[in-house]
Amino acid sequence: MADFSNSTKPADLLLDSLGSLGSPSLLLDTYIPGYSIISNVLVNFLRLDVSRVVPILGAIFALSKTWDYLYYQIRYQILHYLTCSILITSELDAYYNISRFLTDKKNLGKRSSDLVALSNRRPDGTFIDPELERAEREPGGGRAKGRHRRTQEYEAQLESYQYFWYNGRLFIWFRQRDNRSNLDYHSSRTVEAKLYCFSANTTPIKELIEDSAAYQEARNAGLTKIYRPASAKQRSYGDVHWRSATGRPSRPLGTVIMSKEKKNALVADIEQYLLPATRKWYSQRGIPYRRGYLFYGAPGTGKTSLSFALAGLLDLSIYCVSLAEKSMTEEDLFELFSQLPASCLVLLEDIDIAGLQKRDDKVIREEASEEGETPEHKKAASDGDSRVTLSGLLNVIDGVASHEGRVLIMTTNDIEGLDKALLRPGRIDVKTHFPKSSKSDAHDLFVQTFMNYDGDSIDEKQEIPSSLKRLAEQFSGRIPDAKFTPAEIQGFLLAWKNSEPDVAVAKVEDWIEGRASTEGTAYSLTKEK
Ligand SMILES: Nc1ncnc2c1ncn2[C@@H]1O[C@H](COP(=O)(O)OP(=O)(O)OP(=O)(O)O)[C@@H](O)[C@H]1O
Repeated sequence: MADFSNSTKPADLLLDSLGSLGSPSLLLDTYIPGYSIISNVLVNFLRLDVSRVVPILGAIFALSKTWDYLYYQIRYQILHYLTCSILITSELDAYYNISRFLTDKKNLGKRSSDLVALSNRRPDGTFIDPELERAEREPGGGRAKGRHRRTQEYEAQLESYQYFWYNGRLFIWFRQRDNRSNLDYHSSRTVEAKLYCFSANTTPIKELIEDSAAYQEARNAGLTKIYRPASAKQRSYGDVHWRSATGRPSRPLGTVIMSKEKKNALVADIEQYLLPATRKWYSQRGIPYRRGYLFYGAPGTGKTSLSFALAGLLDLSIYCVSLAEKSMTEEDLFELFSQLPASCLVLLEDIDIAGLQKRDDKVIREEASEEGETPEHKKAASDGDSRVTLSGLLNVIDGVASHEGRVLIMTTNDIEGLDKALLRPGRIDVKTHFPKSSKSDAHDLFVQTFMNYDGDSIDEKQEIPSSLKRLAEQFSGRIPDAKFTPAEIQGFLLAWKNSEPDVAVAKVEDWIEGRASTEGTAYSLTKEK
């Protein structure tokens, strides 16, 4: 029988060879003060010879480093020589299209073992609710009553390689922090992604990009895509761009209550302007191809609502920017306008707040000349609301940054305060007044609130039951003409939307009385003492 008791084990051999290089404990004592004392204590009390363990740990460490290096090198060489790639930064729609496509079609967000929970807030602060969005998309979609839990969405963490097959080819999706940007690590705008494909050219990647765009387009059917400027913080870092929020269900034009002639004339004018023949007509005559609309009226009369409805009707994305936002500078505005796509609807809100009101012009001019400033800068500063001057805004509207082919809608609550330079044709071609509600508007708002429409959206052709018609007449008969805005009347009606319509009719007089004492406040369900 063979005796193995004296045979040399591989570990002993390794230790012997390492030992021959010099005493490990002497060496380690240099780097770890007190090493020999600890080692002696462990040997005496636990019978554990540290000098044998340390070299093994060292060898494991060296092996893992070598493996890491080889793995990195092999991956680099494979990616370099066997794949083609396209770099896509998160400022581009393509980035969102692909992310969505891969999450939905390839389940990438679920497959990875290192996930990050996605924020369910849109850039505009509203919540993304995938379940609600799905319900809104499905005909007759709705959800069960009661408390509803939002579905949490996930995606793979940055700097992980995600592999998937598409059209018979192997692809890799890799995202990392965009090193050009100084923004927060988790900011969704700081990412650059690389899409690799094992192929001889980039055609399969371009096909995937196009397929994901088509997929997104189909998902967005019936939705209006809304863009808003990047946050003040991002802009202060020089990262000035439009942020896209997920599309919102397009607002049917019929839901905006206003004079039908006015609404139809506006729609016809914009549709005419967007015709290819009109573009040609402008270009033949050397006239800049653009058209500006001014919506003016009290707050809550439907200026923003109509702009969104028009964007939905004309299938245009809407780019919203408000001059009331104090951090918005002229440079930001100029940069944002220069990034507008060829065809879109731009909603420039609250232009009266932009330091453009002429009411104190004389005083401002005098003060400015005393202090050696330009009147416009002095004026913007004096209003304390905006850093955009009149000349800055005019430059944006018709200067280098103006984009031909877009529909520009400006809104204001104070047309009297606007400078004539801004109101001239070429800058503002069509002015539309949004008055407070007439009796007829109040009637329509009442019907809209209490009518049970068949299908998903309001159908103006649907017959109104005679009982509802009668109640709407009683209601509108009690509403004084041009006293309340549609938003105010809607606010009152919403409080009673789950009751019978006659309750709203019964309560309206109290409400009107109450309005006299609580001007400008929200409607209260209970009588305030
Ligand atoms: N003409 C209208 N028809 C239907 N709803 C309206 C109308 N006007 C206002 N509303 C309702 O009132 C709310 C506020 O409307 P909206 O934001 O369009 O007003 P606005 O004129 O743009 O106000 P602001 O000047 O403050 O921006 C919305 O919920 C909208 O549905």
